[in-house]
Amino acid sequence: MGQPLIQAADLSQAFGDRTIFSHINFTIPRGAMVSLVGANGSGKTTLTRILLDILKPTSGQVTTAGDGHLQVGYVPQFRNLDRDYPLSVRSFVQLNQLGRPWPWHTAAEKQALNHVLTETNLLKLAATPLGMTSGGEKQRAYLAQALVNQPDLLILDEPTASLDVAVKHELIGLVRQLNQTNGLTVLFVTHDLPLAKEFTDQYLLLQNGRMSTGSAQAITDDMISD
Ligand SMILES: Nc1ncnc2c1ncn2[C@@H]1O[C@H](COP(=O)(O)OP(=O)(O)OP(=O)(O)O)[C@@H](O)[C@H]1O
Repeated sequence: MGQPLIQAADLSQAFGDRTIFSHINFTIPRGAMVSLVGANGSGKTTLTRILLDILKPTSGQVTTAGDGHLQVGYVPQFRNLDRDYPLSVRSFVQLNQLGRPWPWHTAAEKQALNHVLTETNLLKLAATPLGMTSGGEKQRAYLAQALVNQPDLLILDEPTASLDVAVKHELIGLVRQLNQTNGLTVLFVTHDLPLAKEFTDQYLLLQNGRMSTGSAQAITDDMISD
């Protein structure tokens, strides 16, 4: 595993007089696949918002490698789309790439788009309206959209909630494969401990306002029970 991609030092977050977490420290190494776990309300989304630079922490610092401008990809929780959602899978993925519509893109952009569609097994579905695809295919399209800008960090925000077991495995297995072959750094926010144990290297556990960390295999159910 590589040098730290992200280092959080002495991070605290409060809303009014309510402390969510205080003085937490953690590192996300470059090339690691890390799961962020914790009970409902423990602060996982709050911490994710800080890492996405949407929320300024009450105190403490997040330091990122390089020039500090981290490119982050984000895959949200699965929500179904209407069957008449009009964009094709290709156009949906492209939304995050260009800010201008097909076909006015360069050869390099087209190649990057095709590459990401291939990596996520979506090439055959590229012209299919996204609304007509299955739940697992929709999540792969969100994954492809997050990857098309070649992020330094991919955040998966409970992306498997409400997907069946086989589809969960397929999605996170695919992310794990990209992590191992391309060195993609991943933060997987989840309640699904069996999945986290199977597919990640280490965990970050938020509990009672504190953070602990260890190997993914060492997480136990009672560590995150409410
Ligand atoms: N902007 C805000 N103002 C006030 N309270 C907030 C705000 N954002 C989050 N909270 C509170 O902070 C606590 C942590 O919320 P957060 O959504 O980060 O938890 P979580 O671990 O992601 O929960 P879940 O697993 O249920 O998604 C909750 O009690 C929530 O109500």
